[in-house]
Amino acid sequence: MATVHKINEDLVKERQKCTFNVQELTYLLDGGEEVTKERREFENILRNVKELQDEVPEVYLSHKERYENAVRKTCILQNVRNDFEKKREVLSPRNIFRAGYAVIKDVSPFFLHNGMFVPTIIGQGTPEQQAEWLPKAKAMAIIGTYAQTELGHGTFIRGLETTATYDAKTEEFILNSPKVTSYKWWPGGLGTTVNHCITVAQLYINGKKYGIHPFIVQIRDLETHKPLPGIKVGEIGPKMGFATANNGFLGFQNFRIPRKNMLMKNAQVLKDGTFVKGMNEKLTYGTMVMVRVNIVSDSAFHTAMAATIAVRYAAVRHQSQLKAKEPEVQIIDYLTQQHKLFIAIATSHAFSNTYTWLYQAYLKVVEDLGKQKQDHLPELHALSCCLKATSSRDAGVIVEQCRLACGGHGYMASSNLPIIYGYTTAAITYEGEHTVLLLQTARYLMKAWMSALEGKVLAPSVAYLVDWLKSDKQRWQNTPEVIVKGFQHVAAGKIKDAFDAIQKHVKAGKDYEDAWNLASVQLIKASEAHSRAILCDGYLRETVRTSSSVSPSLAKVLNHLVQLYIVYWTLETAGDLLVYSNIGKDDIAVLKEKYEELLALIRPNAVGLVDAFDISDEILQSTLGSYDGRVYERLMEEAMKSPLNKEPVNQSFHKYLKPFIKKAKL
Ligand SMILES: CCCCCCCCCC/C=C\CCC/C=C/C(=O)SCCNC(=O)CCNC(=O)[C@H](O)C(C)(C)COP(=O)(O)OP(=O)(O)OC[C@H]1O[C@@H](n2cnc3c(N)ncnc32)[C@H](O)[C@@H]1OP(=O)(O)O
Ligand SMILES: Cc1cc2nc3c(=O)[nH]c(=O)nc-3n(C[C@H](O)[C@H](O)[C@H](O)COP(=O)(O)OP(=O)(O)OC[C@H]3O[C@@H](n4cnc5c(N)ncnc54)[C@H](O)[C@@H]3O)c2cc1C
Repeated sequence: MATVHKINEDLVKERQKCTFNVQELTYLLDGGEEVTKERREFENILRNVKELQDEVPEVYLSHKERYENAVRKTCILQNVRNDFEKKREVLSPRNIFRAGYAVIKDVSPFFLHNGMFVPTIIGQGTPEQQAEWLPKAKAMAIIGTYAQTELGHGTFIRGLETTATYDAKTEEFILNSPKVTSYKWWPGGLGTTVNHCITVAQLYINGKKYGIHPFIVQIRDLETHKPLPGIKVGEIGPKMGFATANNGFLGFQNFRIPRKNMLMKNAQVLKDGTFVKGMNEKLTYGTMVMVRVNIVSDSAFHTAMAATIAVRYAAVRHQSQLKAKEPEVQIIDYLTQQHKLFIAIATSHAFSNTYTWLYQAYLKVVEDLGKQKQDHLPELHALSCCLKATSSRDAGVIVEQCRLACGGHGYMASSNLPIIYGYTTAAITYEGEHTVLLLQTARYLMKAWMSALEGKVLAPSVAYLVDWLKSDKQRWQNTPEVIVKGFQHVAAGKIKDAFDAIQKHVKAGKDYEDAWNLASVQLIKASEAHSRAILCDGYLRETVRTSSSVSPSLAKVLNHLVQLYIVYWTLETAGDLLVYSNIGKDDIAVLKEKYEELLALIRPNAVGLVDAFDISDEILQSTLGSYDGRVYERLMEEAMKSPLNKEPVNQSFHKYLKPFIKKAKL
């Protein structure tokens, strides 16, 4: 039986101070009591699967062993999941996503299968293609990934070089990778795990190019797992993080696939080679939109993980004295520490709330597309781009801030903060590089500004541009609602400035494209300001909405958090607000005090707030962040697992050190 340890006394006291019902907040964050119960039940089952316990911490395994262990455990996880789903409802995607962290210490080599392969078949396949591929894919009789990026191109996907040339005689496509830069590079699981992939390739029919399209390609034999003739595939090697994601490369040499393997929900190639255009060629990019929306939720979770570790550690850790002769204080009582950590909690809430409405907007667009309506697609694309960019970037900063807030111990692998940082920071690049996505949103904002000038009605997320043009700037008040308006004024002002900068360059004789490039620093700043306005506005609206349905004590804490988020960003961007809104120096001075008051109000609830994220010790995998707060004992226990501590004298002493020392003595 597992030993039950006493909970650290500081944490006990912190939990007694909490002014709200932690369970109530957990249910709210999960989306309902039933979801929490399902999640806990599944996590509990996993906790008791002996084969999932690592004998040796993964960090001591070789690259190859680590990968093999990840495959072994993912297969067990999938079997446990299948058994669970046979008896009950299908697990919610967020619950399976979270549970995965308890099993795979880093990123699963199967991650892209459910994350992009299956969704692309659903989003891009015809009903017949779905009937053929989905049952096999869902049962994992075939395992796939999403192979789009190449060595030479990741961002500019119209420039992809893999070719799919239609041969009407045999009704096949012939896949080729003409140059080294045409090799697929990066897809998760491609290295040595998957047997299928969605390959995005340039379509050629009778020598004419028809742009990029998705194809389902079997790349390995289902029995032997050997690459099929004409396929060159392998793993790309170690990276900054993503140690077990098994990212791979893939090249084709005259590799033939049947015509039916082109996913044809949008565009089609008929038997005779006739190309039938889809409603909108950008629908081929649909899976990326879905993943970008999901990244907002992933960012919320990664931020919550880091906040949980750093807040619990800050409650347990005592260092230095505030006053002479008094005991050393809990580091959480330093205001600077609260400044580093409470924004982490609020940021996770901001992203969760944003994801809630963004996901609904995504579902609405999918529903509309089913009815051949695409009016809201450009707005969704613009929102998903800037919110993916901002949430992943903020999450990266916050995770690193939490690591730094843990001092030296935050640098230990056993704190788990380095691994969390590894996969959080990757999201800034994958699924559309940060700057590139901000520029996509800027493109939409420039059009929106033009429409606003022409007096047109704008989509809801940019409607503030019309208000800004119509009205005088509102008299400043330090209320959340007026501050949000202030963020909209900053966004509107920066959008106008970027627009004017482009016009100025065009008037000076530049091409529009060159003018765009010359104004692009201003464009990304406009896009960032728009993101911040959207995040603050959405977070405030969602909090007001939920506050009426929760207990008054919880509503009060949620209100403190949203205010903290808004005031924090007001102070961070005070310079912009001074330029573009009616805020005055005195208002900023008042808000500085307000910020300190909010830190004090949140202080007694800090541990309760991170407990409410309800992230189990198995998922956190952190010596610093466990529920019981046995920080020092765990650090020592983990250190003792080092293979270097398994023998009193390491052989290198006899081989190298002893002769070296002897020589030095002579
Ligand atoms: C179990 C353990 C768990 C542990 C887990 C831990 C980690 C968890 C997370 C892991 C998750 C996932 C793993 C990683 C997976 C990564 C996968 C990838 O990265 S896949 C590859 C992604 N690639 C990209 O995102 C490429 C980015 N580039 C593009 O999207 C485009 O090239 C783009 C948009 C930059 C430019 O495209 P293009 O040149 O064609 O367009 P234009 O700029 O000319 O614009 C034309 C026009 O089209 C509109 N447009 C563009 N895109 C879209 C779209 N998607 N939808 C709708 N409309 C779009 C654009 O706005 C323009 O409109 P216009 O009206 O003309 O202005
Ligand atoms: C961990 C990880 C997992 C991944 N998994 C997958 C996967 O499963 N499947 C897959 O297909 N791909 C995957 N990718 C690839 C990923 O999608 C690309 O790396 C990403 O889209 C960025 O493209 P790039 O590498 O070509 O960057 P580049 O575009 O070369 O970026 C380099 C620099 O150029 C700048 N730049 C480029 N274009 C412009 C522009 N138009 N304007 C201004 N600046 C510009 C960028 O801002 C950046 O600073 C993964 C990547 C990572 C890191």
